[in-house]
Formats: sequence, structure tokens, C-alpha cells
Amino acid sequence: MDKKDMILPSGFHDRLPPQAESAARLRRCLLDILAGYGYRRVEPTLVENEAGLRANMSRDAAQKLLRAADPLTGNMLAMRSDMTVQIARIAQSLLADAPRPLRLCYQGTVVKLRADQLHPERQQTQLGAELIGYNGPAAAREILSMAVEALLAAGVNGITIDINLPDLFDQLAGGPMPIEQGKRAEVQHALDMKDAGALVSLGADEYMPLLSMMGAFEPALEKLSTFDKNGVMAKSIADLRGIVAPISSKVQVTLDPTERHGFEYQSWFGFTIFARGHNEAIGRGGAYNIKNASANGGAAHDEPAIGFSLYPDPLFEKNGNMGGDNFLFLPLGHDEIQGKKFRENGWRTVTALSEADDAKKLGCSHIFEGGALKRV
Ligand SMILES: N[C@@H](Cc1c[nH]c[nH+]1)C(=O)O
Repeated sequence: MDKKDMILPSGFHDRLPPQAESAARLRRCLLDILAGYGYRRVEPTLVENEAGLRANMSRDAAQKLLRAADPLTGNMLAMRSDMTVQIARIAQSLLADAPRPLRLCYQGTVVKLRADQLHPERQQTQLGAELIGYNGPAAAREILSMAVEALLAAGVNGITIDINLPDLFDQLAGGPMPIEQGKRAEVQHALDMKDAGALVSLGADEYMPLLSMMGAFEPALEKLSTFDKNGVMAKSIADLRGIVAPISSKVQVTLDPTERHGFEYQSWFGFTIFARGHNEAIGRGGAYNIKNASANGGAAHDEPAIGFSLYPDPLFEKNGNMGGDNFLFLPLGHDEIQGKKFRENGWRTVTALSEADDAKKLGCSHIFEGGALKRV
């Protein structure tokens, strides 16, 4: 094989020991917490028909799919870039008749078409949970608590949860603080950019206070309730307090009501997860509605759902402890029964296959010699 053919495409990397093992341990630990909360595991396919995958995706996200024509059928195929939309498809088709609320969890690799400077990786691990059939405050509380518990169990430090209200602007603009339809996209963009000048020039001064409402959760929520003169958000504000209560002493919680970055389909509630030492978010979640898929013979109505996805790869890279203190070299002619016992007791045995094998070179910490365990 030509050496240059062995170079991987940009944005793709193999994971080697010890990171690959640390990654497996971390995934197991996160998934065990989700399983403990009654979330059943699903394994969606890596590749789907592009049209099916797009059905629950925004146009923007669909444009970032890595596609290829299927030589068997000529159909356009795509690799998944977000497993949440696959869970939505499964909930509406194969599991349309399963009782609600339906709790599912998943873990797998997702791929995107392009990398950018901020996100150089095109292949990522995605791991998460989705609760389908109800997305009110009680569901939000469960999902958020579970995400935090999983990350804490996995030893992630310095967690910050940023709470967002992705459809807040739509709610206000279509209700108590009207903005004419034709102008909404521009005002929304000004809010997204946190651009006070643009808000003024668009005549949306009323919305200015929203820009300064980000920060520590309680004070920011207090500001939001002062801003909410007519009390239209009073219930949502009380709900948010209830949702955050179980995690507020365990992690840092912030509020950024107008932030929508990365929320492709979430509705009344969203959150972004950060961990100390990582500039990029390590997870995201929120409430959304699964579009009616009755045309495929599935459920005949939109379904509320809520969930979260973690992107734990950066955590693996930092957890690269070789963990090599239990590698035991078994020389030629050792007792195989004894070897089995060692494995049962947690040793990882490396069996000599020829005289040339060397315990030290093979990374072993111990050797079983003359009936005794010795350090290498
Ligand atoms: N899959 C979404 C997060 C999410 C899961 N469930 C609801 N929202 C993302 O990666 O951005």
C-alpha cells in the first residue's frame, strides 16, 4: 500500500491505547447511569437514506451531512450526524406502539461533512438519552439531573450548565411584545449576536434588557422576572427553579435566555454543558417535538420529547492514564490454570509466545516467575 494512502482524511483520528481504553471505561460509566434511570439502549444504524435522516433535521444541519450514492440502488445515503433524530425516527416507527413515556439511550459515532477551526474533528462520539411522549418540567428535571449525575460519576470536574430558552423570542414576539412577522428574523439575529445597536435600529428596544440577563442562574432569573411585567413568564420561571433545584448544589448553573447557538430543533427549554478546561461545550440538550411520521405508518401526531447528548471525546483525551500497573507477564511454560486465576483476580496477562518476548518491552508491570509475582 502506498504510504500516502494510509494518511487519514482531515478531521479523522484513530484512538490508541491508553485513550481507547479510557474512552471505553468512561462510556460504560456514563451509560450505566442512564440504564440505572430506566433508559433502554438502542443502536441506530450508522448510515440511512438521506431523505429519512433529513426528516427531523433543520435545513442547516442537513446540509452538513456526509453523503454518498448507494451503488446498489442509486439512492442517496448519509452518515448520521446526530443520533437524536434517529431516535425520533425509531420512536415514530419501530417503537410507535411502545408505551409512553418512552425512555431510550444510545452511544455511537457521528460524522459531519466539514470541520472548521473551532471544531477540527469530523468524527465524534455521541452518547445520550431521550425521553419521548412528554417534555414538561418533570421530564426536564429528570433529564438534567441524569446528565449531571452521569458526568459526576464519570469524574468530570468543574461542570457548568447553561440554561437556555430557545423559543423565548418567538413566544414574546408572537405575544406580549409583538414584532411584525417580516422583521422577526432580523430581530432574532440581533439577539443571537447580542447586538444592542441593531435592536435599537430595528425598533426593538424593548428587547434590550434580555441581552444583559445572562450570568449566574438565580440573579439572572430574578432579572427575567422583573422584565416580565405582565407575568406571562411567571409559570415558566417557577418551573425553571424546580428543574434546576436538584443540581444547583452540585454544579455551577447559569442562565442565558436568548442563546440559541447549537439548538437546531429545541423549543421551550435547552441547556449546554461545559467542563473546566474545555472551551467547547461537551454536551447539549433540551425539549423538542418529533414531527408527525404518519406517512410512514408510524404514530399519527407530533410527539413531545426531551433529551440530551454528550460529546465526550475531549474528556477521553485528558484521561489517558496508562493504567498499566496490572499487566502480568506469563513466561513460556507457565501454569495455564494459574494464569486463568490471575485474570479472574483482575490481572491482565500477557502470555509469552516465544523466548524473544520481553516483559519490559511489552509494557508489563509484573512477571510471574518461580511461583512468585515480581515487579518488572
Ligand atoms: N442532539 C442534540 C442535543 C439534544 C438531545 N436531545 C435533545 N437535544 C445535539 O447534539 O445538539
